[in-house]
Amino acid sequence: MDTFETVEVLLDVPLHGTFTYLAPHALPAGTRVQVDFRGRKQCGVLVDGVANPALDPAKIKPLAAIFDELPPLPAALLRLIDFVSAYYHYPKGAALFTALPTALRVAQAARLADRRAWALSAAGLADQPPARQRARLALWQALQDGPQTIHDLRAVSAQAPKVLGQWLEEGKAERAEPPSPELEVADGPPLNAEQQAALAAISDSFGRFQPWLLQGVTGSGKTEVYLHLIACALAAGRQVLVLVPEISLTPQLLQRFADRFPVTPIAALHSSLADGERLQGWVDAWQGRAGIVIGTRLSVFVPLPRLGLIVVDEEHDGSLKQQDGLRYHARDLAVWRAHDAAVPIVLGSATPSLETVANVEAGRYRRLLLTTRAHAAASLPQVRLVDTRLLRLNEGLSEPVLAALAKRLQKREMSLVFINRRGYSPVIACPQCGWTSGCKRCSSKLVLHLLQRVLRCHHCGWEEGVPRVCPDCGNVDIQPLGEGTQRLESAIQRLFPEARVLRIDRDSTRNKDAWDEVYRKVHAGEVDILIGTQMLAKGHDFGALSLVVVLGADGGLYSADFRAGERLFSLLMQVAGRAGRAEHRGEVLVQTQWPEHPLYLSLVAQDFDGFATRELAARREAHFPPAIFQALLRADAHEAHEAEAFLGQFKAEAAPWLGEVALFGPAPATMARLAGRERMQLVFECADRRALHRCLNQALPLLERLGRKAGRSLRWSLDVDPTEM
Ligand SMILES: Nc1ncnc2c1ncn2[C@@H]1O[C@H](COP(=O)(O)OP(=O)(O)OP(=O)(O)O)[C@@H](O)[C@H]1O
Ligand SMILES: [Zn+2]
Repeated sequence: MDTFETVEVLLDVPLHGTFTYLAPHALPAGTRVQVDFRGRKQCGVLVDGVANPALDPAKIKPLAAIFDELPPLPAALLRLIDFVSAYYHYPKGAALFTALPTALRVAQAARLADRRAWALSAAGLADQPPARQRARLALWQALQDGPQTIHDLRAVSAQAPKVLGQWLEEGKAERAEPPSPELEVADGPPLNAEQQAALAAISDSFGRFQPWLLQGVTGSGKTEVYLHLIACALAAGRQVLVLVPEISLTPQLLQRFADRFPVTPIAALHSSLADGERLQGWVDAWQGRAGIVIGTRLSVFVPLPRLGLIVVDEEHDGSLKQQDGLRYHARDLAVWRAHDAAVPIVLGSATPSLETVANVEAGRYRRLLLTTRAHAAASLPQVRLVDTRLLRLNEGLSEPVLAALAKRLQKREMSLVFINRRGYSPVIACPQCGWTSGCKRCSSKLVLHLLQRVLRCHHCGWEEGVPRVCPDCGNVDIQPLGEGTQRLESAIQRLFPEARVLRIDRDSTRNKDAWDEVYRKVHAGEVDILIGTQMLAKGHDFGALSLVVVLGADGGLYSADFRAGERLFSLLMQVAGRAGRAEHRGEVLVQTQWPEHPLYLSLVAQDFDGFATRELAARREAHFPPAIFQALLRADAHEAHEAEAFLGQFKAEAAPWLGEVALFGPAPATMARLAGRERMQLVFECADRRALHRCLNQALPLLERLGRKAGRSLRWSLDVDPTEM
């Protein structure tokens, strides 16, 4: 009889620790298995660990299945998960299963295309087909040069699949790893002096851990620097991980990579992939076949055995932080991975996060600057503030703005009117009694969508009809407040009847091909005025754009969120950066009631460093990150008092061992009601990151105990380094 051994298994459950099962023989860590857990079949992953000695050996169940269609998950991934679980104080099993593609999370063998190539066996080599069997002979000859893919063999003869199947059965053919294609790098523009200096410095750090900040103004050619670095890494036989924000993972960007590296397999991982496609890309990267992985935040977990370089583009972008479940920051994990793999990492941005700026100041990261636009003819746009306090507005647009738009129309140049809102108008309001269209389930406002004639909550999705009269006072004259993109579109069309206007926001680009159509129209010169939301701000190169008008930016100046200013500045620099990327000098007009605000003055000067220095000083003064470290304990329940009691109890019991950690709250979350649940929070703050984490470690068992004791409707979560409060 076989001797059974116990193994430790991670499961996708919100519980800390591993679970013990019996295996028929020794199995390596990383093996995927199926187990019975609480009466259900679940997928598990073996890890190193020791069984709880108190466990009754008679009660340990055997593994239900062992999946061996793939090798065990690599040690580097399990190390990363150990770190993630410890840093975010999140159960290790749940963390691992967040990192895996869906197809590997289920208790099933993974189905993968066989990407192996074909080769002749010794018997096959010795058995040359006769000349009259033309197809067979041609295939036999093609295989003399080593393994060939079925794709290439089909080009030799359409009968390739049939013939090779036969040969395989007869022992004349065998499967083999495909030959990796020779690296081919298409020409790009010659780098300018600053780009060359950046390339030289970073490529000098290949083979060791070094974080770099590549701070380059919009259009300065950061991507060109990445492409050159990637070519160096690929030439050295290494793989490259490129993380980008969701919004910039466009077909255009992917095409740029594919054009530059025409034969290198590229795994592009974005959220709209089918499970099978994501699995295939993930496995191609893991097996070393894909030279480049380019993807959104979740790609930070993709195993890369020959990792040589990591690039995080738009490193300041909010979408790199996951806001539910495992609340990780992909940029921070990427830095950890670079350290673990001893490779350089490049964080690129025109407006780096203040966290990264602080790391540069502390000497942990090194900074490289690109100060001019790469195109010889392009220069940075000229930014002007339009003081609307003194002006009469026509449909929300001031005279200087209307004149600038008219001038571009006359010169047949394209303009962009940027407004940071969605829908026809943010809210409807009653000027008589002050009623506004609030959401019944959230503390947010309902937004009017004129086309569908509904009010919709952008936070929880609640929808209702548009009232004809004010629900509070019966006034029939209720009005839309502020400017939405749809309303602006009809206003501009009315003011400039001859202009060809195109509106871009989440509503107009919901379907997949919509972006392609936008690009086609813009590049075919079929658009005079683009109207758009923040979707337009980033990453897109609209060559002929010479005027950008910014409306409604003031909302971000004074906010309860201490990061609002940083976000607004970065957004405005990005939008401004859309102007004048080619031969036309760009002009940017910002309508504001606060023209003396220092944020706007830095914007006019296109001076990120000035802004960052001032903002960092203010953060230090006010004891906000990155000067200190935060964690957020959130609790929500049907009734506010349940959440408050939970947090209050925690605070009382934690008081004796808090040490230097300060606790603030309980307080209602900014969004105090979301989807019918009341939300409260408690903020942990400490100048010493280690002390904060020691405290969180101690807090965890207490939270779990209080959580079990609390009513069923209570849910809680921890957010380490929160970016949204
Ligand atoms: N050295 C160069 N000479 C000429 N053109 C260049 C050079 N480097 C980059 N470009 C071109 O300038 C434009 C902007 O370059 P790129 O997209 O690399 O800049 P970026 O800094 O990544 O831009 P973004 O502001 O969108 O982040 C592209 O059209 C690119 O082909
Ligand atoms: Zn709502």
